[in-house]
Amino acid sequence: MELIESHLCFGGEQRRYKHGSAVLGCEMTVSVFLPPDFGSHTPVLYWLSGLTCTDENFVQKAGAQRLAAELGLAIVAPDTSPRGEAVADDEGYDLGKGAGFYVNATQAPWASHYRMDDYIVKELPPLIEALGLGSRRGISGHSMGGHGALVLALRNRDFYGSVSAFSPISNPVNCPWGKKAFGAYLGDNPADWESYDASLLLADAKAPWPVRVDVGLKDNFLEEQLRVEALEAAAAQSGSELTVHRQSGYDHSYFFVASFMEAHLRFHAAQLK
Ligand SMILES: N[C@@H](CCC(=O)N[C@@H](CS)C(=O)NCC(=O)O)C(=O)O
Repeated sequence: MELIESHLCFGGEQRRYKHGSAVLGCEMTVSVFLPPDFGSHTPVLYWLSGLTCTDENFVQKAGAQRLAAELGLAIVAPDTSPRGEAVADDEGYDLGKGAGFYVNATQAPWASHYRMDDYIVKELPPLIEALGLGSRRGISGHSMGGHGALVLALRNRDFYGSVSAFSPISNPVNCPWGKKAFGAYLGDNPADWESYDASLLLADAKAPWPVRVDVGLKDNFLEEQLRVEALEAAAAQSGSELTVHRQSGYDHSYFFVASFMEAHLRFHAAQLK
């Protein structure tokens, strides 16, 4: 990985790297916050952003660095899709570049580059841990990235030691964003979408860790797109420990994310100790 930016921040370092991704077949950028005195004892929280984001939205808007420095937590914020001239795109903001949905696409024209599942779970962690960090990993994210965090953790239960989500798309097989993206990336048969649906995965087997979710009650996407009640029903079915915090008056923005970042960082730090 080639270091392209580094800024001292609360005694830690906010870095940005670029690297060639064999999995995605393009060059990627990734932002990494390193706490002071990081080393093999330092756990790593992966943060997955939502629709229209790059690796920089979280870094600039979530306000996570002060507490991450204090807690000794590294935070990795990847980009949300493959990038570059050769990568397929769509006019809509909810498909293509900036909207990779953290799945491995099987359908043309997406399948050749859109392998965000393998990128986040297989390709990125060894590159990150080679910076001198530990292999205790948590995962969190917002909206499409909240969905990504839940799904990737539920599909890789031993790989992640903690999971949380802000405003997650909780039941994509039953919402417009999910149907559009899964139809494009995974094909027309909804049966092929099920292994990437957080609610179906959570209903199927008890989660090995407690799951924390926060949603804003003034989130415009809450009812039609997020469907957190499906996640709660799924947790009840499998006996999983899920806490959904419904935050009165908050919307879908990073102002909401920033407001509850402290609770999520403390939640992850406690479990990754
Ligand atoms: N149509 C809206 C929807 C996209 C949206 O709300 N994106 C969220 C994630 S789903 C976000 O984090 N936007 C970037 C930001 O607020 O920095 C837009 O283009 O802003």
